[in-house]
This record gives sequence, C-alpha cells and structure tokens, in this order.
Amino acid sequence: MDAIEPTVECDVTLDEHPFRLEAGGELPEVTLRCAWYGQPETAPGGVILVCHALTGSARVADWWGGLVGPGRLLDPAHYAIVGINVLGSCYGSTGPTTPDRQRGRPYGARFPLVTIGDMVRAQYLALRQLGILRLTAVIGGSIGGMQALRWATDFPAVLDVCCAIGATPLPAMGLALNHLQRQAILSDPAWQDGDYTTQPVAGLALARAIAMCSYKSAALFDARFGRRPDRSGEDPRKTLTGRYDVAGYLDHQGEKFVRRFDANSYLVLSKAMDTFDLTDADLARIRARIHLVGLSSDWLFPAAGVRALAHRLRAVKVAVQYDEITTDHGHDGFLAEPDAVAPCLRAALTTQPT
Ligand SMILES: CC(=O)SCCNC(=O)CCNC(=O)[C@H](O)C(C)(C)COP(=O)(O)OP(=O)(O)OC[C@H]1O[C@@H](n2cnc3c(N)ncnc32)[C@H](O)[C@@H]1OP(=O)(O)O
Ligand SMILES: N[C@@H](CCO)C(=O)O
Repeated sequence: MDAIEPTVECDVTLDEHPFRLEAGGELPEVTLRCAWYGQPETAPGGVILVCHALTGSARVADWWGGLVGPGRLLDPAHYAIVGINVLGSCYGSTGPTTPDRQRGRPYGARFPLVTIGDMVRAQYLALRQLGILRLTAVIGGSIGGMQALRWATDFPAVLDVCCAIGATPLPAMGLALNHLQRQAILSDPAWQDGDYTTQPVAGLALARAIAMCSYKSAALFDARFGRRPDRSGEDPRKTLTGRYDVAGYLDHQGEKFVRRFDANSYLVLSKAMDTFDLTDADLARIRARIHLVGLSSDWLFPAAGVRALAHRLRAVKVAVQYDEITTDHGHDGFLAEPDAVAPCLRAALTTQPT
C-alpha cells in the first residue's frame, strides 16, 4: 500500500528563544518539521496530532500508511492529521545534526538533554503559532505514546482524547537495554566524542540490532527464523562468523539503520525515553479521555505495565479505557498490525470510557 503524501510540510521556528529545557540546558532556537494531511481550517473532525516513535518522522503516512489516508480510519477528508518531528531527531527538527551557530558546525554530542516534556512543549508552541489551540486527539505508540500522555498531563485543556499504545515509563529491563545501546555507540572509536564526520556505523548498527530484539517477540523470531542458517546458506556451526538467520536479519536491520539515522540523535532520543515518568500528581491533572492499549507480546513495555497504568489513572478519577491487542509482533505491533490498532483508535475517538 503506497503511503499518501502530506498535504503540506512546513518548518515552524518557535517564537520562544532561548528554548529552556527541563534538564537545565537551553537552545537558542528551535525549529520543528511538521507534516499535515488534510486542512485544519475545514476538517469536520478537527485536528489530530499523531506522535511518532523513536526513529519515525513527521510523515505519519510513511509509517502508519494502513491508518492514514482516504477511506482509512484517519481520513484527511475528515480529520486534519499532523505529525511533528520531535526535538532532537534528525528528520527536519532541531537536533544534534543542526549547526550550532556559535561553533559553526553541528551540535553533535553538545546537544543538550531533552525530555519528552520538552518535545511536547515545543509541539504545543509550534501548533499555537500555527493557530491550532484545540486538538481532537493526541495519539502515539511507544515514545509517541509517552508524548500523548505528556500532552494530557501538561496541556490538559487542549485535547479531548489521548491514546497511547505500548507506552508507560520504561521498566528496568528497557533502561538496561537502552544503556547497552548507548554504550555500543559511545564505545565505537568512530564516535569521536560525538564530533564525527562519518557515522560510528559499527556502534549504531549494534545499537539498532539490540533494539530490534526488544521490539520483537520470541515467538515471532522462532516462527520467522527458527534455527535456520542465514540467507547465504553457510552452515553457522562450521565457522565463528557463520550466522543463523536471525543474526543475518539483525545485521541487515543495523546496516539499513545507519543509512537513515544519526547516532547522536539516537543517544538523545533514547535518553529522553529513559527519563519519561509519571507521578500521581501528573496523572491527576488529566482532563482528556485516556485510551491505553497494551500489546500482548511486548516485553519492552509489557501489557501488564500498561494495564497497571490504567489502574493508577482510575485511582485518581481519570476516565480511562484499556484494550489489549493480541499479537506476536511484540512492541512493534503498533506499527506492524494496523488492522488491529484501527479498532482501538476508533473506540478512542468515538466512545466514552466506563
Ligand atoms: C525515513 C523515515 O521517514 S522514518 C519512518 C519509517 N520508519 C519508522 O517509522 C521506524 C519504525 N518502523 C519499523 O520499526 C519497521 O519498519 C516495522 C516495525 C514497521 C517493520 O519492521 P520489520 O520487522 O523490520 O520488517 P520486516 O521484518 O519485514 O523486515 C524488513 C527487512 O528485513 C529484511 N529481512 C527479513 N528477513 C530477513 C532475513 N531472514 N535475513 C536478512 N534480512 C531479512 C527484509 O529483506 C527487509 O529488508 P529491506 O527493508 O531492506 O527491504
Ligand atoms: N520500531 C520503532 C519502535 C521504537 O519505539 C522505531 O524504530 O521507532
């Protein structure tokens, strides 16, 4: 299925400068890349912000093509759908690849730490500058879901519905895996303290390969790869470097990733994912209807943790509905199973929770 093109793509440079960050740093200027599908002025269903995950982009239809397009759940004839590339990413918004004017070269590792809260505040300011003061919904999976929840806690008067799929504060196993991924990048000599001109490909590819394991389930890997040799057919039992099929897949994913993502951005976004947290006081500020979705085989953000978050929300009298998608796709189920995600989003957009 071909992804539809955005109606408009635009860059918004925030009026607020410097932009102060929760962790204490600041950026002299922040620009965010936005992609619109549909017309905010005329859309009968209003504006829906769809927040992307760790390595996605503002171009929502590129990674959620099954959900965004004519005749699909998020139909640009009904809703104006906007994606905004997060602060710190490398797909058009201010991030480590942006030139630091003081030094005349990219920020690199000097890019300050950002939080999910900073990303969301920047999105809020960008939308306000575009004249968008009200959102029908904020939707996202993984760190896109973290953003949706942060919108609900930090800008409670702006949105009617928040739908977060496979998103909670990251449990300890996820913190561990993110640490290993960052260590893989930092320990690559090509990283050069973040001042590389050529990507630290070995470290970044290894980071992505580790991450891919956390995004998939054991059942999926067994079904897809079993104990077969990799596509070369070389017997992995005969040489040290011979690979099983799953290893060939992970290496391929790593090789592909270094061609599309920046290592310093990866470090910044993975740290933002780690630091996301929700206190009961945060939850008590929420006014939107919350729809949480767990993914049955997700071991990075286990469904039990998503269900527990729903209980915490109910305890502070927030209207919440919990759904669970049965899938073997693990955490990546929110990307790989659009037909299963669609009814959850439809329910979030149309029904009152009990
Ligand atoms: C540039 C931007 O705009 S970023 C936006 C797009 N990206 C994102 O949003 C990131 C999120 N996306 C993802 O994480 C993934 O693309 C998903 C979840 C949607 C799909 O994940 P995957 O599980 O990797 O898909 P899949 O298993 O089909 O793997 C596809 C690749 O693995 C390769 N592969 C599959 N099996 C094997 C194997 N046994 N050995 C080696 N390679 C293999 C395929 O050939 C394919 O390669 P290609 O992409 O070079 O054509
Ligand atoms: N596979 C997704 C999930 C991470 O949350 C990504 O790369 O963005």
